[in-house]
Amino acid sequence: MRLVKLLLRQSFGLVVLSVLCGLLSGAAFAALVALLNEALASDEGRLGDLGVKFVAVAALALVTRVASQVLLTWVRHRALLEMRHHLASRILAAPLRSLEEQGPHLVLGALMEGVVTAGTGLSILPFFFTNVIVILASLSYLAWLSLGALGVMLACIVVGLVTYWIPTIHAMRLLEQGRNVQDTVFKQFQSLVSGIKELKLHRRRRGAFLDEHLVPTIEKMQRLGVKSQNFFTGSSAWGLLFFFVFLGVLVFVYQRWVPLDRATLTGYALATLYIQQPLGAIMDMIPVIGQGEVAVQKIEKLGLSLSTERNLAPRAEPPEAPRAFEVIELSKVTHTYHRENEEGGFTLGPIDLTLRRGELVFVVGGNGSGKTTLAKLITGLYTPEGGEIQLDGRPVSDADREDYRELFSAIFSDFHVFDVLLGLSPAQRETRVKHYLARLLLDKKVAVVGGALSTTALSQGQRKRLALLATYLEDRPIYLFDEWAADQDPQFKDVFYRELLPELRSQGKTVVAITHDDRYFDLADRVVKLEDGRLAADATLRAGSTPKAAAGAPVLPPMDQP
Ligand SMILES: Nc1ncnc2c1ncn2[C@@H]1O[C@H](COP(=O)(O)OP(=O)(O)OP(=O)(O)O)[C@@H](O)[C@H]1O
Repeated sequence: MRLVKLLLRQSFGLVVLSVLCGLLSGAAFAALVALLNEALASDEGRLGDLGVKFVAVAALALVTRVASQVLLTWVRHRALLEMRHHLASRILAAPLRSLEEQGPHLVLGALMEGVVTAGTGLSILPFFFTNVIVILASLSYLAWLSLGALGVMLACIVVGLVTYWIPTIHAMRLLEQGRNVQDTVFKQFQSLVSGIKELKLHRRRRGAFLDEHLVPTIEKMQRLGVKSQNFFTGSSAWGLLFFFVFLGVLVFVYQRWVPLDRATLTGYALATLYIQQPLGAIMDMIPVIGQGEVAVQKIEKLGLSLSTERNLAPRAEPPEAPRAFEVIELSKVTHTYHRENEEGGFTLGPIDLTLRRGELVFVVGGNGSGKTTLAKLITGLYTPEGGEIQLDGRPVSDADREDYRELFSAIFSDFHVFDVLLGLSPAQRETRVKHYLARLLLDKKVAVVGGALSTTALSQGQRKRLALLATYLEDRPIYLFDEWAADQDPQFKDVFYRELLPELRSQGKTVVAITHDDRYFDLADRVVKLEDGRLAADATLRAGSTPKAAAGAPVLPPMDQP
């Protein structure tokens, strides 16, 4: 069981301690039953003695039960904290492509709902074991009272367990189906939030979204939830009833052949009824543990283990200054988006491309020609499926891909602006931020207070300028912009192409800009053109830049031609 392994790996010491406390508490409660039974059968002279013992054992039962519960609460909260931390680390360490394939709804679902469900299942596991031990202790007491009667009880338990497990297994399957439907619900909630404008503007679309998509899925999830819970409830009631069946068999049938004395019978009745409480708890816990198990399985299916190895912590001392470089060479690099329907797939490459220090390279091409995919390969966000990337003559391996990515500052079209300037020293922030805010015409809109941006609630074009500010502060050797100027007004577009990009180049930076703005193409050192995932042209436009022409690729047409 994955949940048990996870629990033992995560908080072994605490679990052992809480099981011990639970065990002591269970033994103390069982001893209370035995003491009561003894008191009922003994004469008045022993009652005082037994009373003192009763109070002492009751105090022990109370203290150990509270201790076990407190430890369980601690285990639960620690489990949640560690799982969230490690899952976030795993997400950061997972290949971008595999996260894209899963979709954000599954990743978010795992972080929010999955972790809570797994954590709840995890935290009650020690309690589950404690109750199992209490039941075993009670059974030992019953064995001491009468072995023959215990044999009858065990036979009843075997029948009870078999008849209990058949519906329980079915209920677990329903739970799993319910979790799968829940993923679809998450996806639809995501569409609800991201598509709120489109839904608000169109009554029929809104109605269809709600009535034909969201509500049927929620109803399906609800049906599966109710059905599985009903199976659990039914099998749990059956499991509990079985102890009465046993008592009935003992009193009305077994006794006829093997007569038992009154003390043994009372002991059996008391202990059997006492067992109902831990047994009831176990029955209630099984669905919760089942849900936890399903959640862990789902998270692991995402390729994101919940195990809490500590090897994912970020390096304590990341290199302060990014490395310099002279040349990056892509040779025969390919990437394919695999689809279930193979005909719909897309392959970029094989691409041969060289980027040198201090070059301003424009990447152009029609929609869907593969520019963004190429950018993700160049920056190391995607690992090439075929071919290799060389940095200053050395192939970039999996081991140094992380360091390789540190060479780049990039703004993709689905960029994100963090409201805190992360990963920059106060000196880097304070001395340069004001300058760049003014340069990007944002100083009247945004200020930096204690390392945080005063606002990110800006227009799309302004938010892109903020993203540019962050890349300036990073001061990396290579800048990659994916249609950065698309949302800028004509004046600032001009500033971007005619001032900012040449300035970066004059500082020795390499700039790769994906663009459709053909009026500025002549400003680039080189223009690289993609068509259907292939390099169609790699043209040098300015002296001093010496790229290799792509094998067999035609030179770009003059810039005034479409
Ligand atoms: N996450 C993805 N999963 C599957 N296929 C994808 C994915 N991203 C892109 N594609 C496919 O890869 C092809 C190239 O996409 P890419 O985004 O690289 O093109 P692009 O040249 O940047 O386009 P645009 O100019 O529209 O931004 C597209 O035809 C698209 O169908």
